[in-house]
Amino acid sequence: MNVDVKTAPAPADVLLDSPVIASVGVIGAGQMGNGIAHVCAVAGLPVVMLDAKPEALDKAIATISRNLDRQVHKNLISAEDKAAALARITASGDYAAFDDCDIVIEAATEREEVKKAIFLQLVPHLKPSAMVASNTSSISITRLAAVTDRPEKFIGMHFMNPVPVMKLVEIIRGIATDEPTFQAVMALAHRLGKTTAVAEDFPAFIVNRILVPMINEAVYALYEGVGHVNSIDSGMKLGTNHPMGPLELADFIGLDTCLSIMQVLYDGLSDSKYRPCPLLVKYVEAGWLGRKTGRGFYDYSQHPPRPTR
Ligand SMILES: CC(=O)CC(=O)SCCNC(=O)CCNC(=O)[C@H](O)C(C)(C)COP(=O)(O)OP(=O)(O)OC[C@H]1O[C@@H](n2cnc3c(N)ncnc32)[C@H](O)[C@@H]1OP(=O)(O)O
Ligand SMILES: NC(=O)C1=CN([C@@H]2O[C@H](COP(=O)(O)OP(=O)(O)OC[C@H]3O[C@@H](n4cnc5c(N)ncnc54)[C@H](OP(=O)(O)O)[C@@H]3O)[C@@H](O)[C@H]2O)C=CC1
Repeated sequence: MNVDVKTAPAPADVLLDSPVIASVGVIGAGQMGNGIAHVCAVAGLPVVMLDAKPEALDKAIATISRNLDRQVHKNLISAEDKAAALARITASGDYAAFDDCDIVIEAATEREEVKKAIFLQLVPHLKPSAMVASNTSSISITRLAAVTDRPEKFIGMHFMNPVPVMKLVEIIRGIATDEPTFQAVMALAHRLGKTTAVAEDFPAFIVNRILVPMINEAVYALYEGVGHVNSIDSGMKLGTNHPMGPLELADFIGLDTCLSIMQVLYDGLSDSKYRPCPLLVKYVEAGWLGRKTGRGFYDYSQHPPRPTR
C-alpha cells in the first residue's frame, strides 16, 4: 500500500542531497497550466509559462488575474500579494526562456505524441540539474521520461482541477525516477500547500483510474437512455453529495481529456470495461469539448447552462 511520504520524513542524507526548487517553468497555458503557474507564483516562485499560441498566454494571464481576485476577495491573499504573484510570471513562446528553471512542468494536451514532441524540444534548453515533470492525467511517466536525456530527473506531478482550490497532487515516479528528484518534488508540492498521494506508474494512476470510468459510465447511462443529463447529474449530486454531477464535471475537465484518459485505460489495461462510450467519442468529434468550447453535455451560452440532451 502506498504511504503518503509526506508524513514519513526522508532519511537526512536524502534530504541533504535533494535539490531545492526555486524556479518553475510551465508548458501549456490551458486550464491546468495557468492554475499551476498561479499557485507557484503565489508561493513566491518565479514562473516561466509557455504555450504554442501567444493568444493562449494572454488568456492565461487574464484567467490567473481573475482567479487571484477570487482569493483577494476572500482575504486569502492581499492585493499586494496578487500584484507580486503576477509580477513573478513571465509568459514566453521561446523554449530558451526555460534555461535557468529548476523544474519544468508540462501541462499540454493529453496526447502522448504532443507531450513527447514537447520534451524533445525542451531538453536542449534545460540546465544539467533541471528536473522535468508532467501533469499528465494518465499517460505512462516511464514512457514519457524515456524520450528525454534525464529519465532519473523525470516525474509525474498531477495537479487537480481547479488547481488553486483542489488540495491534492498525485506524485508518480517513473521506473527511473531517482530519490532526490522525488524528494524535491514532494517538497515543492508541500510548499504549494498541497497534500500528496503517491501512485504507481500504471494507466491513469489512482484518481483517474477510479473517477473517469465513473464519468464514462454516466455517459453510457445517457447514451442508453437510463437518464437525462439533469437526472444523471442530480442523481450523483443529491444522491452522493458530489459537488458536481459527473457530466458537469466531464465538461469542466474537458471531454477530449476524458476521452484520452479512457483510451489510455483501454489500451493500457486491455479490458473492455474501459471502452470509451460512443457518445463521448461523438461529442469530441463534434468539437463539443465542454466548458472550454462553450458546449458539451451543457450549453454554456445559456445562463444557467442548459443540458444538450
Ligand atoms: C482530470 C484529471 O486529471 C484530474 C482532475 O482534476 S479530476 C477533477 C477534480 N476536480 C473536481 O472534482 C472538482 C469538483 N468541483 C468542485 O470541487 C467545485 O464545484 C468547485 C471548487 C470547482 C467550484 O466550487 P463551487 O462551490 O461549486 O463554486 P464556487 O463557489 O464558485 O467556488 C468555490 C470556490 O472555488 C473557487 N473556484 C471556483 N472555480 C474556480 C476555478 N475554475 N479556478 C479557481 N478557483 C475556482 C472559488 O473562488 C471559490 O473559492 P472560495 O470558496 O475561496 O471563494
Ligand atoms: N482538465 C483537467 O481537469 C485536468 C487535466 N490534466 C492534464 O493536464 C494537461 C492539460 O490539460 P488541460 O489544461 O485541461 O488542457 P487544455 O486543452 O485546457 O490546455 C492545453 C494547453 O496546451 C497547449 N498546447 C498544446 N500543444 C502544445 C505544444 N506543443 N506546446 C505548447 N503548448 C501546447 C494548448 O494550446 P492550444 O489550445 O493552442 O492547442 C492549450 O493551451 C493534460 O495532460 C491533462 O490530462 C490534469 C488534471 C486535471
